Amino acid sequence: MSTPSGDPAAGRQRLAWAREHMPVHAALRERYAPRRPLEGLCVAVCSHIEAKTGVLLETLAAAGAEVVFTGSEPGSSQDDVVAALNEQPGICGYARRGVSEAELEALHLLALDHAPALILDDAAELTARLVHRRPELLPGLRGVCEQTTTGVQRIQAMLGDGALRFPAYAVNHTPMKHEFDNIHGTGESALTNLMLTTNLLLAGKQVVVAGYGDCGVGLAHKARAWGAQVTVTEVEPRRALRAHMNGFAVRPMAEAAEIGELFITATGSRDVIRREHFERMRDGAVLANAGHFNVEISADDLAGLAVERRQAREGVEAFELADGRTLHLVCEGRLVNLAAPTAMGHPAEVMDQTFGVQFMAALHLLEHHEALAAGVHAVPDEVDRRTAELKLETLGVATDRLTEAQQRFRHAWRAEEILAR
Ligand SMILES: NC(=O)c1ccc[n+]([C@@H]2O[C@H](COP(=O)([O-])OP(=O)(O)OC[C@H]3O[C@@H](n4cnc5c(N)ncnc54)[C@H](O)[C@@H]3O)[C@@H](O)[C@H]2O)c1
Repeated sequence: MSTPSGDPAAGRQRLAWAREHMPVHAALRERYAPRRPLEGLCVAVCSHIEAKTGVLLETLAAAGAEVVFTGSEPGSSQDDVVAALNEQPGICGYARRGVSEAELEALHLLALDHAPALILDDAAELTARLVHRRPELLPGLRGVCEQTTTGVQRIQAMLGDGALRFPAYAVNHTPMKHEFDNIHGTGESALTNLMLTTNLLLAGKQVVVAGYGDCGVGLAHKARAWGAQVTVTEVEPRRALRAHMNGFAVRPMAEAAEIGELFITATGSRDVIRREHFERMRDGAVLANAGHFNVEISADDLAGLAVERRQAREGVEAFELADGRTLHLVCEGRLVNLAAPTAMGHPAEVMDQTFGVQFMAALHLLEHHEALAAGVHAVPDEVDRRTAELKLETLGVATDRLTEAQQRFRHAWRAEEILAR
């Protein structure tokens, strides 16, 4: 199962393009290849194994790590890239596009056979697998860096359950990650892949975005920028208020269901669109998901309502209902920006900084793991800030610096100190 079936030449080409557009990683390789701070350590990366992830693996290998990779989701890895990565010294891994959940678990267990000292994870897939299925490896695990909202929640759930024995950095929560990757990366890539997969027009469409967190913000604002009329659904009052004051219609899904032509879920929850909503939808409605798991749109409920199912086009399944309406589910409700037939995931530039801060957090965690208690920790701000400085440098963007007087002013509180010249 681990044998790659992809074309390594095509994978090498994709890697080269990503590398060209990931200058933070070029700078990191230049800085850390001579020092090799990860020498002798096995680092496992569980993510969507495509070209940008490949560049992170190359940077880790250049810094001396023995890198093992595996996919974090059944439909999101690219076989060509997997094949090209498996040719590289210091990197090996187990991932394939379109595996079943059982096969995904088997691939994860193969990666865990390498007994990683550090896991860089997506949705805590490999971490949960290690804790649950291979607890004998826990003593060798120095820590985990988690890059998604769902994964941080899952690790926090492990902590609540008393199952967490190592420190984990919530890389998702760094500004360098969630303020760019979730908003711009998901916003742009989910919409582009959805429109390519359906070959429909966004301008003028009634679009419903479920969840106004970081991903939902990106999706809602970018859909509006393309001319869509956007309704937001929420369960959290402040997020709902934020959407309202940003000019979106906010409605419960039961009402939005009657209006929407295109639905995109980004909640990290389950059954956000379910039977009672499908029953009210317009004929021809299109349903897609940008959240991590394919449970946000209840495919079971949809299947239960359908009298007939057929492939409408590649990546789109049509469900014909008894009353004659047809609803369309994109990519089985999997992450539309990663599982769609044309999907390439997030743009390279944004992953340059997501994986840049993952890499910097990993170095920091390894250096400080003995001092960190088992638990979920914020990545120190200076790590995030240094990554931002590096990104700005590669963009050729300069900023101002605080003068000495401005620095004193920030720490002053007495009136005479504040007013002193
Ligand atoms: N597609 C991608 O490439 C990509 C990238 C980053 C994150 N993600 C995933 O997207 C999901 C959302 O991430 P985020 O960073 O926006 O999370 P977030 O926690 O910032 O936002 C989620 C929002 O959904 C709302 N919500 C929860 N249940 C809801 C429901 N039933 N109906 C309506 N709203 C509901 C929450 O109140 C919250 O405001 C997660 O699963 C995350 O892992 C995907």
